[in-house]
Amino acid sequence: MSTDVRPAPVIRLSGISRSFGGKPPFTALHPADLSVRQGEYLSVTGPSGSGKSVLLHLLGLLDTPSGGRYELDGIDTGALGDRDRSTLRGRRIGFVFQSFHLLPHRTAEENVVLAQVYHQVPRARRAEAAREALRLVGLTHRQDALPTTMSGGERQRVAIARALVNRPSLLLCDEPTGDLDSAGAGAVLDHFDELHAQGYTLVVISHDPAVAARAGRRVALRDGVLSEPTEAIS
Ligand SMILES: Nc1ncnc2c1ncn2[C@@H]1O[C@H](COP(=O)(O)OP(=O)(O)OP(=O)(O)O)[C@@H](O)[C@H]1O
Repeated sequence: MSTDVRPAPVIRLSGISRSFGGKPPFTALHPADLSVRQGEYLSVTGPSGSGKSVLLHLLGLLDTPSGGRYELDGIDTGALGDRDRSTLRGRRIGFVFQSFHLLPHRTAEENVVLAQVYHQVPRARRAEAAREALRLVGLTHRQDALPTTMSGGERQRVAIARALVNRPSLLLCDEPTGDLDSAGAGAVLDHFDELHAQGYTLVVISHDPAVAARAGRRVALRDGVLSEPTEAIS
């Protein structure tokens, strides 16, 4: 009988790697192992060209590895066809990108409603769920506003609400504060703290050590090699 009572891993990478053909071939990610448990807040940092985007694309099921195994919520993603990978991505992963990718002529609420179209949520429930997600990121008072009238920090919080509304297992964030001033970045990072406190699993990829430092657990990439400090940095 297993005695491990910790939450199950949301992400389990075993020897995952990514190489690109060419002359000569190039290994952008050397075989890496990583487990991220439910409720963890992990940052991945590293300088330009270290492999952050390559890892993000693999974690987000936007790319397939050259070797190794990736289990998401215990599902072996390597065994899935394109369609099942897309379904898994849509159901289990919420993405937050550097540039918010909101529809400019739709209100905040409509942007979040539209994210539910492929999730078989009854129409009547979508607006309610959108408002609840916007409440979670402190934007109830801006739910009828157009993104063009919002600050960068507010727009990113709408994007976070959109990523959350389908209750993903994993929130995958790519340089989420890269386009924000320090106040906007601070507000977004405060919301990540809150989501973490509520039990969400967050992976934040950033070249900015100050952003990475907010996470409870940090791993680093350098020249395609993933490593984790053995002692927590205080
Ligand atoms: N499709 C590709 N073909 C060949 N090489 C690639 C490909 N995609 C990425 N690379 C290489 O892999 C390495 C890692 O790239 P990656 O985009 O992951 O870096 P990064 O850490 O995200 O950098 P930045 O912070 O500048 O965005 C780089 O040397 C890049 O040139």
